[in-house]
Amino acid sequence: MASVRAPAPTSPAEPPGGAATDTTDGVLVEARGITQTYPGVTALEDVAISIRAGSVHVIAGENGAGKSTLVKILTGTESPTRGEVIIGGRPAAEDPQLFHRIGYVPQELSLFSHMTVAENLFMPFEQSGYGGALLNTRRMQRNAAEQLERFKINARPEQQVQSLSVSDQQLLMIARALSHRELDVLILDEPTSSLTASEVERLFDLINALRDEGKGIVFISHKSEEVFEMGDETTVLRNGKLVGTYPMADLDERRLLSLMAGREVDTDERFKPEVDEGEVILQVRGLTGPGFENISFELRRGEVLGLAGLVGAGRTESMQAVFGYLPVKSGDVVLDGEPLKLGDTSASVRAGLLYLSEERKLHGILPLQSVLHNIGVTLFDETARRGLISASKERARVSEIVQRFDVKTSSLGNRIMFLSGGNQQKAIIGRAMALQPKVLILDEPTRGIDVRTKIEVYRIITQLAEAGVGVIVISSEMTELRKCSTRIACLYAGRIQAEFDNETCSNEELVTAIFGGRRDEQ
Ligand SMILES: Nc1ncnc2c1ncn2[C@@H]1O[C@H](COP(=O)(O)OP(=O)(O)OP(=O)(O)O)[C@@H](O)[C@H]1O
Repeated sequence: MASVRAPAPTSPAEPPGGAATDTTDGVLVEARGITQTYPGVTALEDVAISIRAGSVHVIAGENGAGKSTLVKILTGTESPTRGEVIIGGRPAAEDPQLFHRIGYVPQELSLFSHMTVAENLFMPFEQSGYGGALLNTRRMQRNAAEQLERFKINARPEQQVQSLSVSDQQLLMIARALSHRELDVLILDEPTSSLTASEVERLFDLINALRDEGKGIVFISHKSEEVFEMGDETTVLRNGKLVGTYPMADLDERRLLSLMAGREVDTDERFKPEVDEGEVILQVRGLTGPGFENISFELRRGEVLGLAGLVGAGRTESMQAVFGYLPVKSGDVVLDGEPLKLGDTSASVRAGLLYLSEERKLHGILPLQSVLHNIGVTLFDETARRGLISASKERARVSEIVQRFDVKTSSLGNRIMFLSGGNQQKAIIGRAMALQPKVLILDEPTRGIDVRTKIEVYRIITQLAEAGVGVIVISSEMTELRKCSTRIACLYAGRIQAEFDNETCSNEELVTAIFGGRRDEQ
């Protein structure tokens, strides 16, 4: 297999003020010898990357490998400790305006939800030319309509952003990045994490069109299928170091994962709790509320119930209602034989029911506080005596959790906001597990988590089930549900459409139910 280093450097010498955005060999942006250190961490060490015109360049690496740090340097958000970024053949350090040619679309939606589509597209107005004494609303709306047409976004210029679907908002963020200025390179960080399969297709059509226009696209994703579908070449990082840059055609999934991990990774493993199902631990009866209707099911100790369905099928809403985060109109929940007080999340936690949201923001993470404090706070009952926390006990327990969940942090005292996204997620899961719940609901538990850690999470889910916990997993990834569930319930339009034994059902049966079909219609 051809293992190539980062593509050859371009000539840095462009005439001053020259508008060349492309160099002879098609390299639009290049980073050379990049080292980035933070207190106690070397996030990148001597890394190089070249982004070419008309190419989708994947940056691959496990959680904490340095992908986001490299992106921050390519976009000029951070200056590297050592090394340089060359844009259009010129050192960007000498002319920071060059960074305007690089657009970045973050993973999380970052639009002004109470403002209109047109306003979101063209803010800040001074920069986009719509500002001045009077806001030129008519002209702005006309141009917004053109952008909406170009990017095939289902929205009107005067519509409030909050009423748009997630995928339309995602495309709007890309349109916004591209409508301000002439971009050479667009960086997309996990752009598909909240999209359904057909929405992903729409996004990929747009990326392909941009590639055909000669843009350079940087694509970050933990989903192998997407990386192989979209990527032309990939730069692999491991522990902040450059492993190499490879044409995608020279790789397969196994090879890419082993380059990322530094060793072979077994992705075929299936997980099944080695335990007989116990008594019923959770009963949900006729639960009806906003976005879901007549949800009824039972969960036994030792069982992993997967919830499949399209975005909007009511999985998250119904489970948040079970947990007490959303209101219900009717129905009841019985936990371990006792009726659960609905609409009261504290009562649920006290009773042993935990829900881990896909939105990290909802987890009550304290970003400015240390990893020690963020995890330690939930261990109070274990580590305190007569209201006083034993610092050594707390530290020992937290460090055990950090090790077990492979949370990469320079120290326990490190602020949790400085951890990579995936490592924050692992810390959150570890913290929840430490509470020893009776029933644990995990909503998209491996979003943003690398493949090797995903396997670790499945193993932990299995161990929890074996220890007698009832586990519910909501996931948009069918392979994930098939890997770790004992039973799968498919929701469609707010109702449970069908339930299957994971051992005996087929993918076709599951997909039919997810799309609202019935078994006898197949
Ligand atoms: N501002 C910072 N201060 C301290 N450490 C940091 C800071 N930013 C990043 N790091 C550390 O640098 C390393 C690389 O993090 P980075 O976010 O680039 O990883 P990543 O590959 O994007 O991971 P993920 O897939 O989890 O998003 C991690 O160990 C992280 O904790």
